[in-house]
Amino acid sequence: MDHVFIEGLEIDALIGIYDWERRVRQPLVFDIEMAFDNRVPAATDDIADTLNYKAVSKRVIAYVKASEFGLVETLAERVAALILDEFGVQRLRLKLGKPGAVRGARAVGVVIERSRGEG
Ligand SMILES: Nc1nc2c(c(=O)[nH]1)N=C([C@H](O)[C@@H](O)CO)CN2
Repeated sequence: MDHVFIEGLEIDALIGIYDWERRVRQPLVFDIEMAFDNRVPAATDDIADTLNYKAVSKRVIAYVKASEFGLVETLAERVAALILDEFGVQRLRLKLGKPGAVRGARAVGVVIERSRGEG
């Protein structure tokens, strides 16, 4: 299956379970792979036939900037649902990294895979 991807999308967000984390914004990094048949836009060479990665990125940035969740799990789930619902994506893999959250680790976070119509 083909994919459209967004890699290393960095967005500052209010996220975390500790008191200090409710007062500052922290960088999050998203890697998103979205299943999409590349042959359709390749046949027409028309942006209207693509899954437009710029449009998806702009929507994710706006959502994450306005969010205030405690856990990265919650945010990852909501962003995945948003992409599946609003962009008609059938399946995706989303990695949400929180760099600097754990001393000694480059990043910590979650990786989820979700499909449209799944529980
Ligand atoms: N599985 C998770 N573990 C932790 C989370 C989280 O969102 N999911 N969050 C924290 C703190 O907010 C941490 O990032 C602060 O450094 C701890 N563990």
